[in-house]
Amino acid sequence: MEEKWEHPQDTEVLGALDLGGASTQITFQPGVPVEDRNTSVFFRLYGTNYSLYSHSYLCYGQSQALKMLLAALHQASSSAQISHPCYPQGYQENLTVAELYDSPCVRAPSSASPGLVLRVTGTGDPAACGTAVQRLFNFSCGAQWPCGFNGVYQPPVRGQFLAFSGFYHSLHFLNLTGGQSLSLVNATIWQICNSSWEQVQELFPTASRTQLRDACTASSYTLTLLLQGYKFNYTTWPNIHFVQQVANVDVGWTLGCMLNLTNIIPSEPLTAVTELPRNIWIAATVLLAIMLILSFCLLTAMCYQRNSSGYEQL
Ligand SMILES: O=c1ccn([C@@H]2O[C@H](COP(=O)(O)OP(=O)(O)O)[C@@H](O)[C@H]2O)c(=O)[nH]1
Repeated sequence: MEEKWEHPQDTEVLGALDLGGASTQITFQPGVPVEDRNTSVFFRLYGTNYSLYSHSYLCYGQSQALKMLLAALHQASSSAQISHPCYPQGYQENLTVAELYDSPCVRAPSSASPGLVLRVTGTGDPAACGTAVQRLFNFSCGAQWPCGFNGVYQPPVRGQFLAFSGFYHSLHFLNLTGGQSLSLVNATIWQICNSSWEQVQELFPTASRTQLRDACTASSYTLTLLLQGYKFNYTTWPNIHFVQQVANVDVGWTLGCMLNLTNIIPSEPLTAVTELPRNIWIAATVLLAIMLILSFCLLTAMCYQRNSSGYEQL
């Protein structure tokens, strides 16, 4: 791809895992025909046809998922005090009902008054955090087997994947984007989720308050989404490559959109539009100028002749 805009023969097609703020996307070349037309994508890119599986889950982006989690905890608490098992123990913050229910991904209970101030307290409980995160998903497939989650058809993941955006940021913060084993990733997330507010501040002295607050929630959510949502396991985990950039270019949906758009520009230069050699161009310009001067002289002479013959008649 770096020099020639074409797909080299016999090269593997990489899958893409994108975790945005509002939605998450999975795209890969499955080993079986895609059974559900809503999730199959056919397209032609630089002379090669691709048949892919792709699905986007709205509201399952990192920011919205964290908001859904907080809303679920609020609704379970039935008071203005919310215990958050994924926030570090001892962390506290206040937010209003209006701030919590400010997006279509979270529906406010009819009884909630927008101005009510909610007090959120972290309890730093990894097991309870894992359970609360899993409750955001419906893992039963129903008729759509095999599935990802929420009953959406998904063939088993296949091949190598690039995981970027929120997937990268949430694990990079914990230094887990360098090909670490799944057991180490699990253990590190458990450790951060078990930490107190003072401990996380000491561990990451330069991190922002929001980064420290969300480190456990974001990484737990990432892991649950990859393992139970997209159905990666101990065998396929090493196939996920967490990246921010490829060849010094940020990877994300904007790059994909740009590649798809440049796809409509022909890769070969048009043969009909050819450049004139410099000397021919100069000769043609001089010839044109001479012809213009001659035409001007001829027209002037004709006008002069017509005027003088008119005077003679008079
Ligand atoms: O330096 C960054 C950039 C993004 N994110 C998080 O990664 C997720 C996806 O961010 P992005 O800007 O890619 O979202 P999109 O524009 O795709 O919705 C969001 O929840 C961000 O909070 C982050 O933690 N660090």
